[in-house]
Amino acid sequence: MTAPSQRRTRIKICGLTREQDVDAAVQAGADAVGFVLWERSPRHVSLARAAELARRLPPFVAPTLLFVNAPASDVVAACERIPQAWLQFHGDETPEQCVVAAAGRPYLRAARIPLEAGQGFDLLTFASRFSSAQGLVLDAHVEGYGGAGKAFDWSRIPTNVDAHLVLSGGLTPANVGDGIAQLRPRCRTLAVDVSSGVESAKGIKDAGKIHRFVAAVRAADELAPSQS
Ligand SMILES: O=C(O)c1ccccc1NCC(=O)[C@H](O)[C@H](O)COP(=O)(O)O
Repeated sequence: MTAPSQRRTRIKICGLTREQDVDAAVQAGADAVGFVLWERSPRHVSLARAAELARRLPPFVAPTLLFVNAPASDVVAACERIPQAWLQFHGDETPEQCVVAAAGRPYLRAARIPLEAGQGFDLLTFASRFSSAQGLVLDAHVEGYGGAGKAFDWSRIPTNVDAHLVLSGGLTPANVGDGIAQLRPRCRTLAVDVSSGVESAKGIKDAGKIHRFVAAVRAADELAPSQS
């Protein structure tokens, strides 16, 4: 018999830029929200703006700061400004760079999975290299590093990845249930992360889509068998 807590998929809504979208994510029941600090993203927010938006969050909803190849000094400065933040490294950072920049904080590392099979990405090796990460965000390998709304083939995720996994890349209210059903039996803990699939335009979230996404995750939690 599965304990209910084992079935609860954590949810992060990423790429927020507006107060009403932060509020919609919280009201829908998201566990975390993401702010993209990479200047080349269409969803980029300044650190000051991220701090302003993060102040709206109630206890136990985690702000997550997303970096792409940022200098460690920028990450440290961001943590001083938003001390409750989680860190997500979504570029080409090495394990050593992540550890130095995170300076003892838990961090997530994006694993950018090729859209086509046979392109030489080994998730088991990647997980072993990034054993210092709190979790791996499984995203599609796309130009521009992420947030492209593209899904990779979830059936290629091996069953024995020694890491907490966050499924992302091209998730929508329509497909997230299938993603959870495929991944949950194969991994230790599952969370999901969405940006494009709950937007009306880049950086502009749609409250209805956020609510439908969260409802679809909760429906899948009721159906999916336990990973244990
Ligand atoms: O959102 C961006 O513009 C972005 C830019 C550079 C690296 C990562 C980026 N976003 C990542 C995310 O928003 C999520 O963590 C996630 O991968 C979901 O993306 P999506 O496929 O749009 O749902």
